Amino acid sequence: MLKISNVSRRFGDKLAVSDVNLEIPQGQMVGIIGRSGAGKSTLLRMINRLNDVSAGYIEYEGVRTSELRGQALRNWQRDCAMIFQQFNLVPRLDVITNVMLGRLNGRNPVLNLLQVFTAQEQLEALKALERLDIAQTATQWAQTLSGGQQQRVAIARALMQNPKMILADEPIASLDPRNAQIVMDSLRDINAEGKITVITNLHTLDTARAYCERIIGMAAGKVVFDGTPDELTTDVARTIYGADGLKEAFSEAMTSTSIAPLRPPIINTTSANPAS
Ligand SMILES: Nc1ncnc2c1ncn2[C@@H]1O[C@H](COP(=O)(O)OP(=O)(O)OP(=O)(O)O)[C@@H](O)[C@H]1O
Repeated sequence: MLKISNVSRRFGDKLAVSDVNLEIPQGQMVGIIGRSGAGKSTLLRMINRLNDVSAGYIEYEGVRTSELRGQALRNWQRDCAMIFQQFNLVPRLDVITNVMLGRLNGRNPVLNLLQVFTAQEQLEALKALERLDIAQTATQWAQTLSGGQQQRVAIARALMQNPKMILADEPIASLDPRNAQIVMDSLRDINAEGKITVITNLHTLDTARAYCERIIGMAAGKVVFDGTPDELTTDVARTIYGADGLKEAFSEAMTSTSIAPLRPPIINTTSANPAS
């Protein structure tokens, strides 16, 4: 269980996250939605400790992660792997080494410096790539891959951390609809197979509805909705996005991320084929 208690984060005068309270049981697939600037990224970054809380605390399995220091903090950051909109791979390293970098924390620093990985680590990295269906790219430089492939490499790297949780900050915002589907399908499968909690920020409501069992809506730093996709009515969406933001939240034309799962099969023939 991840518990977020009265958490706020201030940047100067700006209250980015305001008094948020949430309890997220292990294994949930949660989508956080809201307009740009609503505080979604800051909330995720506080869970992973890329940002510290200004007030309140965050707890995982009874441990106050918002107060961890040193190795305990690094262990926590390994437990909650983060993936980003821009993938954050090392462009001129091959894919398999990028994936193995997920294992750096907790290894001998000298081996890390020399970038020496064991045969076991190489095998695990290959398996992670296979799981994401991109093992064939293992020896290519990361920068030669498409955006969708790079995000799958980033997910494989996250899996190398053996995480208890994956925090995904707008993971599909830079992808075309077909690759967005593949990435969201991968996150959903990882969540279902491994009982790994997935918390993902998403710009559009449709994607959150299609993939997440629980949706949290944020506006101006506050949680203004917390419920199931069915409970997310147009009125609620208006509260989250504001009347003038509704079009952005729903419109497929305005964003490439308004998608549905590849499985069960969808009728639209232009988006039914998996990406290569
Ligand atoms: N490091 C920072 N320094 C100053 N202000 C910040 C910082 N990080 C975030 N903010 C501000 O906090 C508010 C919330 O930002 P945040 O990135 O969490 O929102 P978001 O909902 O994730 O938006 P987006 O979808 O655009 O990423 C914004 O007003 C932003 O400008």
